[in-house]
Amino acid sequence: MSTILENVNFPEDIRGLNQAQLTQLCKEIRELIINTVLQNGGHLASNLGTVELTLALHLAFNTPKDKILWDVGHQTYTHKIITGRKSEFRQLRQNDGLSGFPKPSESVYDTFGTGHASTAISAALGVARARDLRHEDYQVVAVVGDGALTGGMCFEGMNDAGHSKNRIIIILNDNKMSIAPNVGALSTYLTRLRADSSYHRFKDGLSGFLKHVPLVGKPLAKGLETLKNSIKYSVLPGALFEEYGFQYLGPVDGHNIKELCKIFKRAKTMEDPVLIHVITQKGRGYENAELDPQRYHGVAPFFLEKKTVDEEHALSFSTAFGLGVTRLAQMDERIVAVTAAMTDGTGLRPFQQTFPERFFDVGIAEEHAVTMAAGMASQGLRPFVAVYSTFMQRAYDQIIHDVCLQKLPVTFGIDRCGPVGEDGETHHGIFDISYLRSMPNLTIVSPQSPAELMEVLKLYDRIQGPLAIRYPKGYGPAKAPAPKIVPGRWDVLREGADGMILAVGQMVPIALEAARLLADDGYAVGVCHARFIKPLDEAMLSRLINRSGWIFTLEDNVLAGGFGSAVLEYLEQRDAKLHIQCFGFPDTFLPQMTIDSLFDQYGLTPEKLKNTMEYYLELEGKGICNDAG
Ligand SMILES: Cc1ncc(C[n+]2csc(CCOP(=O)(O)OP(=O)(O)O)c2C)c(N)n1
Ligand SMILES: CC(=O)[C@@H](O)[C@H](O)COP(=O)(O)O
Ligand SMILES: [Mg+2]
Repeated sequence: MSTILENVNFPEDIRGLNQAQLTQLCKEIRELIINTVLQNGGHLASNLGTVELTLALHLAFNTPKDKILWDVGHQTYTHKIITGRKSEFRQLRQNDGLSGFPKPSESVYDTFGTGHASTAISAALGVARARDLRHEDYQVVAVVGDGALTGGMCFEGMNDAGHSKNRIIIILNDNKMSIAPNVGALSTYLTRLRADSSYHRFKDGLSGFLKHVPLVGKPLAKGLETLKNSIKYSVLPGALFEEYGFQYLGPVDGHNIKELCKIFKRAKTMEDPVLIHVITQKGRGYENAELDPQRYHGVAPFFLEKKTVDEEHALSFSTAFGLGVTRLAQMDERIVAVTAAMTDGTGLRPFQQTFPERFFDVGIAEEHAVTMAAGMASQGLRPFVAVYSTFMQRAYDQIIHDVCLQKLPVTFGIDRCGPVGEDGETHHGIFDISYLRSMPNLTIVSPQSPAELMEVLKLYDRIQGPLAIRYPKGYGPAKAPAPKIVPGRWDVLREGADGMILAVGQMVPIALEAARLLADDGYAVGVCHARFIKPLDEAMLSRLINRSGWIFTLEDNVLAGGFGSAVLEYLEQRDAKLHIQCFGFPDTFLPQMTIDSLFDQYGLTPEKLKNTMEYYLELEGKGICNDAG
């Protein structure tokens, strides 16, 4: 049976469809999204909520000449399907397949690359300014979720745009949800705007009607505008945005294509920046996701969900972090926990349930999270701030200026370190060692298992000053012998006369396996768990300098500025003549693929490491590297 979607490949294919056909098309698009995401994993609920909105955007605007910029970009599946990528959609988030986020290299319809939140308004203003400087004529539209709008950059962008009056249109996609229910004063404000919609419709209707009454109509409509200004603080919906210099339109039902097109066409005629408040339902059209949009925000491929968990992989690092901090908080009432809209992802839900008054979800505001925690620490509290490695990039200055410089006792849970898989290049946490290592006063620890993470957390009260604990996306044994952790000291886990692998965090088990394989081939290579990335265990390093054999460093970070660099800097200062080789990720953005495939592709599996290390060990055997590595 032929379907509507079969004949839709580009926006022009939907422009001639009638209402019934559009409704049917939405249904078919939802089926394709659901089937693909359950198979491949992805952001289900957000995409199901934006099907009609996306069609209306491509109906009302002349894309790709008119430019749409998506905030976060995790809600762009319909956009991809109707902009020439339908046949590749089944490879969504797969190795070499479509990205789950907008990518200009993928399509001219993707104006701007994203993955992190709250960038669309600033980027849209940049695009609009480029247009205006070149005297070109097209529309620029930023689509921003209510969650993303909690990020400070949005207000920096609105502040600039509302003042300069460059023509941009912001679509506020309000579904009351970030990943979890949205939080904060802004969210409360949006709820009030939704409730006030009847007043707004009345005002719009009356104004429109009066304009058509001969002679008296226009002056009266103008009078209504003046009245609007005088009463706006008490009743006018959208006053906040209007004060920022935007015309506020809406709220409008984001699942009614006809209404959406009407309001978009009206916005196109306006000279000022416009914000259109669109109400959508996250998870729309898939009952499970409608009932529990939080669970269906991002889903794993269904076959992974069904996989039974064995003892070896029973606990995720994030869960261990959350449980560990909750346990510590039971004994120390100074402990508070902070998240930037990632309560579940960072494992902090048990903390929030146990200590609601000591738990702070600040919205998608990593910079604020860090400085706010610094303020708490300055008054004697002991904040634990859990943020993904990739999102913490935003708070670089706040960690330096507000925490490290003042040596405040803030503990950072840097989650999702190393490759994260199918979210791809915007999300891999491969830069944190490099950006954290340069900060004075900061101690950086990388536990090798969830069980060890729980132990490492206790350092919060033993180390003077800030502490960053970095750990990966993944699982490990729930129970393991608790290692004795001495601040600043590394552990030799295996001895070996031919060389020593200095490994950090999740690379330790990989190093142990590589060493075992090397032993099978007759090489005795040891493994040292370099638990403290900063400060380095200099006592251990000076012992190693005095032995023969290779030093291999192994990390889940880029090599540039990483752990291996730190070891090289140390050795260089001591003029040590050693054979040293560093293993980690090269100077590139890693593509999207499973974590295992990424380790494999970059030669970081036990088997591949064994082969490369063997090559170096053989060089030494042949006397090729007598003086230096
Ligand atoms: C800087 C940053 N912090 C956190 C995230 C993780 N994150 C991705 S989507 C999302 C919620 C976004 O909510 P909203 O913008 O309302 O979109 P919705 O999913 O509701 O459509 C969060 C917190 C991110 N992508 N970027
Ligand atoms: C779009 C986004 O940034 C988040 O939804 C992210 O995909 C979450 O990652 P995890 O699934 O690892 O929590
Ligand atoms: Mg939302």
